[in-house]
Amino acid sequence: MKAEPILVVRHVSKSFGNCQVLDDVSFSLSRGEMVGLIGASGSGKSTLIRTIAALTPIDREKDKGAPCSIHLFDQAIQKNGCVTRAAAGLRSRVGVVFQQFNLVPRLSLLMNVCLGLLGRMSVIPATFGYFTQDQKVSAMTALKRVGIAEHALKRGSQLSGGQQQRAAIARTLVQNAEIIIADEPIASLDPSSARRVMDILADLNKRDNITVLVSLHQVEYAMRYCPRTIALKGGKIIYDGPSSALTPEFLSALYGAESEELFLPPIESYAATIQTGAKSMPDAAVANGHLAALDQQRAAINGARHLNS
Ligand SMILES: Nc1ncnc2c1ncn2[C@@H]1O[C@H](COP(=O)(O)OP(=O)(O)OP(=O)(O)O)[C@@H](O)[C@H]1O
Repeated sequence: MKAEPILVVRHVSKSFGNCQVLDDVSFSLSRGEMVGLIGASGSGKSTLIRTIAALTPIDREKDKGAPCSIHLFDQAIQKNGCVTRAAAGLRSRVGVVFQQFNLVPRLSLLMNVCLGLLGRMSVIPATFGYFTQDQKVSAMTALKRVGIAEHALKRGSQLSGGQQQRAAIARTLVQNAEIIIADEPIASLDPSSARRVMDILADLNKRDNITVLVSLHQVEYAMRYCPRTIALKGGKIIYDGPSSALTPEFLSALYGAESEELFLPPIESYAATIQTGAKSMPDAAVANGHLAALDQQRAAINGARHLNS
């Protein structure tokens, strides 16, 4: 039996002025899939995610006969250049996690997670942020699920980047989101926090059957966590299939020189950077990952020396 499509994107294009950012993008996701969205910087990943959440309107159709729309749960959220009336209701079933700015800095973590309930609350309690005991309990349960319940009373501004991302995921849990769309949720995290966030998304996908679409800068994460990957280049889908096919050779054939951006750089380049004292660490998160790998190598060498002595 074919799984139910939960998201259907048809012939979606998006231009900002003369700059076409998405070009006739079509794909669908079935309930329970975990799909990576990859592409070099500027390929249109964030724009695509924003159009799915109806935060950015899509372009009107150019050719008659190729209707452009985005459907969630069998209802249009965008159609032919317009966000539909159903959008507000549909958005409450979609959890969106951004790369940054996920939390209100002055509110406690608990309150930040409770905000996920706003879309399902009546106007007065929602306006004044009155949450019931049951709602706070459900927020605490979500915080436990993502492993940060002990920080519930800290302000959003006091949390680390990884904790903030986990809080954003907890918010999608209290929201009862059926699909999570995450826009580079690990881009500014160190490798262990990045893995933690990806582990949580994978766990929600497997155990709760929540559909996940996650945009990622590094293909390694897509290969490790997402059975299927959609690859964008210049606003077009250039690959949609099993992540296991995304070998360096295949990506190089798809992207040419741009493919280098999608892989973690070799460890040696960081070793050289450290030895020469060069100041340009291209990406702290990536560099930290390689430093951790170097530390592991050193520990292994020291361990071997110890055994041999
Ligand atoms: N509101 C906007 N107005 C004008 N141009 C925009 C706007 N939003 C995005 N763009 C342009 O659209 C292109 C795609 O941007 P987008 O953020 O979708 O790419 P991306 O693949 O997510 O990149 P990155 O990995 O660097 O975040 C870029 O050239 C960007 O400058």
